[in-house]
Amino acid sequence: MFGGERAASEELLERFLDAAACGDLALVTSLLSNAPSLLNRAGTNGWTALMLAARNGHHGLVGALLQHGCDKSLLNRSSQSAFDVAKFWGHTHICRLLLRPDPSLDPDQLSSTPVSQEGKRWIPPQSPHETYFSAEPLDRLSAKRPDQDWVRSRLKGPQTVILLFHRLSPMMRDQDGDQEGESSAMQSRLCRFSHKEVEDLLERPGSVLVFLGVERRRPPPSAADGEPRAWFALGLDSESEEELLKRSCEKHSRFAQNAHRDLLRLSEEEAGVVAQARSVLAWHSRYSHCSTCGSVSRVEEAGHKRSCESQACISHKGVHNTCYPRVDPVVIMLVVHPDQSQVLLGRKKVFPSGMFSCLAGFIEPGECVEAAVRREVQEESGVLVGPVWYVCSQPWPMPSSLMIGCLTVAMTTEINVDQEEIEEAQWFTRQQVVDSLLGGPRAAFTVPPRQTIAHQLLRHWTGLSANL
Ligand SMILES: NC(=O)c1ccc[n+]([C@@H]2O[C@H](COP(=O)([O-])OP(=O)(O)OC[C@H]3O[C@@H](n4cnc5c(N)ncnc54)[C@H](O)[C@@H]3O)[C@@H](O)[C@H]2O)c1
Ligand SMILES: [Mg+2]
Ligand SMILES: [Mg+2]
Ligand SMILES: [Mg+2]
Ligand SMILES: [Zn+2]
Repeated sequence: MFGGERAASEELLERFLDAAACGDLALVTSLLSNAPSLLNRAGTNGWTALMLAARNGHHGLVGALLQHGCDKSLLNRSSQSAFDVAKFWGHTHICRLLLRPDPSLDPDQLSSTPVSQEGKRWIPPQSPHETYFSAEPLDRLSAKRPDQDWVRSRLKGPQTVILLFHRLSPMMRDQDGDQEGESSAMQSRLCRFSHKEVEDLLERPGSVLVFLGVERRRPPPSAADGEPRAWFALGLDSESEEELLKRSCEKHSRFAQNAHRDLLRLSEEEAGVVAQARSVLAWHSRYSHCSTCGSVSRVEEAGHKRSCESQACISHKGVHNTCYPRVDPVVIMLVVHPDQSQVLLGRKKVFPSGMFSCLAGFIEPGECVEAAVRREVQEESGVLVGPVWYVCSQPWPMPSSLMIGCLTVAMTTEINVDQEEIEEAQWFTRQQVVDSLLGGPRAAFTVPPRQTIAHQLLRHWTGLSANL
């Protein structure tokens, strides 16, 4: 190519990338129709049109570029894909678009891990949701909860789903094998019952019924009452597991035995439903009596409130949060070394051998998120930290924590673990973290499962760079 032609080609590329960064769909389309080879070309630092559109939240343009067949697995010079960029900037709707399977892709290509220009390996994206347990497939319709007639009619709806919980464990069944389009992590499904199948259990003493919400998607035309499907959770503590399991006509039905293991095997949507149901049922099981005066309390608002039976109780006056399900805020933080190339991870005695995770701790009364991060890091590791940034959150229904995920930068580096809670803490390099996330023989330690926010914070940090 002659010098003049090269300059014209570079100028065209610059116009094309500018148009993508600005979300100018008309100009991008017209430039592509004249020069289709622009589609996957990269400018400074390896940024393609798709990455720029993803960076600036141009959903329509990302969709159009994908329809043109652009390569979404390309990486920039910092080993980030368009997905990594969209995720970093919080454009979840674009992440979902980028995660859709590409029907034109050669199936053989799916098994190979994309490699950047510098030969760095790319960690493929996994979850379209912010974090496991945070999916919201149901519309909670909280305003409908006090309307007992409406709740009763939804409970008896022909499509209604009732989930059975025995001592906070949902009845579930193991999948026989992966179904098409589902991830390998989705190994269990919740057992679903109709009103007729469990009607007698609703009357059992100590049973608690919680209205969870209605499905957001429109009911199928075949739906008998034309209403969206409602979901309920029924908590039973006194019945035997065997008696309840007999009601299931599905093979391999069982109650989750170990919440930390079994609840992580559900689909993202079912995990989101269980996060709500388990936390609310855990609250009922621990707050059967009024925590203000000790009298018996009764269930109201479709399982979302408990009111004291004693009319003289002060919980009936003013604002009383003891009447509502509780949520305990917890900070969880990835502490970055002042040189930015290492992170601090710790081990609790109860962790499986070789596993290290982010430090975490309950927020105390009168404490803001930043102060809790600084206090817990100092208590558990002796390290002092400065600035704190919020990254993402995760409901953690064991029994009702809300994990608030942060990044923070250390001001000191000497480690002095408390020995009570943390038995060992260590600085790990970026390469060690990347190798451990990828697993295999080069892993320096075991990372927590991908469903945990600790895992997501580590992934987030490996995707960070000044190039964003
Ligand atoms: N999803 C994840 O990735 C992830 C990772 C780490 C921790 N967690 C969860 O975060 C929670 C808190 O972490 P931690 O154990 O390190 O906290 P922590 O460091 O504050 O220590 C726990 C201790 O705090 C006290 N405490 C204070 N407030 C409490 C409350 N509201 N409920 C219970 N105990 C309270 C208790 O003495 C308890 O033993 C744990 O329950 C754990 O399940 C989740
Ligand atoms: Mg802790
Ligand atoms: Mg602590
Ligand atoms: Mg604490
Ligand atoms: Zn009371």
